[in-house]
Amino acid sequence: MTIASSNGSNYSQSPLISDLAEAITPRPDRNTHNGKQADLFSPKEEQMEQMMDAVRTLILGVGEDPEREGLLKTPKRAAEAMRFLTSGYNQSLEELVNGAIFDEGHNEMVLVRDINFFSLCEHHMLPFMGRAHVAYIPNQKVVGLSKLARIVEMYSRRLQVQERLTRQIAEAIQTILEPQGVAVVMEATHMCMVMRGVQKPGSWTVTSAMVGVFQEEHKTREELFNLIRHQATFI
Ligand SMILES: Nc1nc2c(ncn2[C@@H]2O[C@H](COP(=O)(O)OP(=O)(O)OP(=O)(O)O)[C@@H](O)[C@H]2O)c(=O)[nH]1
Ligand SMILES: [Zn+2]
Repeated sequence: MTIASSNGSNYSQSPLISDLAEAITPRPDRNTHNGKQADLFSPKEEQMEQMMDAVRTLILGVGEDPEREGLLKTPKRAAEAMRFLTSGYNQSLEELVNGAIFDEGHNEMVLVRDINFFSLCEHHMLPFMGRAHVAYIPNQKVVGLSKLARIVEMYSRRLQVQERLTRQIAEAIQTILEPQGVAVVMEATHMCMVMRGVQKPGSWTVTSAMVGVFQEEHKTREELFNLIRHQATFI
């Protein structure tokens, strides 16, 4: 058995096959290389201008003056921030895994616990954030541990609902490893339920996606939940 915990933060359903073609295929409109813009007049640049115009409209909409000194650079900053927060659309599973799959003959549970994530809810475009616990039982093959956290990151950096995010992570691991089982549990707090709307700070939403033995065997699920609850005392 392997357990990894990605950090010490305090942020206190079914066979899955969909969206995989999209995940595996890099976006054709990608035009950056090593993080640098390849073409100043590319469609990406036009999109950036449009996003900045949209932010100016929002500023006007809240009754502010986009020409006020403190707000002059805000459209650019906000557009860049939104680009970063949705950068998961520009990644592919294949690139992300980068061949880091190893034939170890290991068949015991692997769990990476407490992976922090930040996402945007697709209904309000407000953040939801928390931690993800990702487990699988290999079928000989294992994947580099960091890749599990990278998969969480890729799907989080999109407009999401928590249930779909949870499922997509499980599907991705199922696709790359074909393991005996995959389990993803996510705990998150949604700013659309905290800062506005029903205004319930302290509320946490827990979602899970179980595949293979995790779905079929109660004992395996129990073992997983014990490991997630267990606070490591050796670090
Ligand atoms: N299932 C699910 N619902 C979410 C998620 N993020 C936000 N929501 C919900 O999406 C719903 C949108 O409901 P609407 O009635 O269309 O929008 P609203 O008037 O802003 O709703 P309130 O948030 O209740 O004020 C709300 O109930 C949100 O809590 C998510 O990840 N999963
Ligand atoms: Zn929301």
